[in-house]
Amino acid sequence: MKKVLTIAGSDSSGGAGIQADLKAFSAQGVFGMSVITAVTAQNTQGVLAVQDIEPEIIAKQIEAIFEDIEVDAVKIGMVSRPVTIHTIAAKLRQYQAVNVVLDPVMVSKSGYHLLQPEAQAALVQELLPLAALVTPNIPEAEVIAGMSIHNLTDMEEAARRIHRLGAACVLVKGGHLPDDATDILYDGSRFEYLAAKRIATKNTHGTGCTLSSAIAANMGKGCAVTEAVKRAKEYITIAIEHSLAIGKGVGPTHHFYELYRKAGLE
Ligand SMILES: Nc1ncnc2c1ncn2[C@@H]1O[C@H](COP(=O)(O)OP(=O)(O)OP(=O)(O)O)[C@@H](O)[C@H]1O
Ligand SMILES: Cc1ncc(CO)c(N)n1
Repeated sequence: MKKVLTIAGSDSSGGAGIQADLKAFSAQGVFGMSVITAVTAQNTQGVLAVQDIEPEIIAKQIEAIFEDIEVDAVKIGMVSRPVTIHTIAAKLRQYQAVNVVLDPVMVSKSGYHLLQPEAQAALVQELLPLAALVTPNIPEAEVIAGMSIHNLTDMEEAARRIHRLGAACVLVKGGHLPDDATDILYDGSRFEYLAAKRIATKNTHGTGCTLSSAIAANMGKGCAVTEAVKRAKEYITIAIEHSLAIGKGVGPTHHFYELYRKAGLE
């Protein structure tokens, strides 16, 4: 069985972060492992509080895994602050981690800063160059590329700029635009459009976490980036179609192995 690691924050409500990542890994049939960077007190309505984990413990979690187990892919999510980023980057370089998928989580759907604004530069300088793929949503792509994005042409330009900053491949996600949910993948030479009809639901908590984890799982299973992204896009679309009206706010996506199997994506 392939072994895939998530380095991310805990979401107490189970819809995003580490919890979503591990559920997506299981649905993809890979063995999930986790390094927790921060504990959030969070539900479908918002983030109440965050406790960052000390860098020594983050480093030890990474060491514990890599000294013992072969890691087939790594997904990085919430990284909170500069010291967390330095620690993760140093350890991933030390262990020469492969198939690194970076979800540059910045602000939660409810508006909470999961990445301190002063950590944006460190994320770009230290984590982007380690990434086989980076998966910004529109607001994240705007920050990293330093431009505003209103349409698909802007998304392509942002992807070009983010590639120039050091990420091998870039997936700019269109979930935040009003039209169809079209994501654009750029590998430094060509663009691939991944289109899906927009599903009319408010329950999209953790969509970005789920997508990046599904991509990492498929890369861990040996898929090239384009194939991994295509499979993960089908998975997230099914997971949103079957999303759950749990809680009073933005409910989570549904990770159900049966759905995945029925769709022939096993
Ligand atoms: N209503 C929707 N219908 C279909 N697909 C959607 C919808 N909303 C988002 N998506 C898709 O879900 C994936 C995640 O995109 P999105 O832009 O929502 O990520 P995100 O903002 O990083 O998510 P989050 O911060 O909640 O984890 C993308 O493939 C996007 O196209
Ligand atoms: C812990 C955590 N990571 C990522 C996100 C982004 O969806 C979130 N809401 N919470």
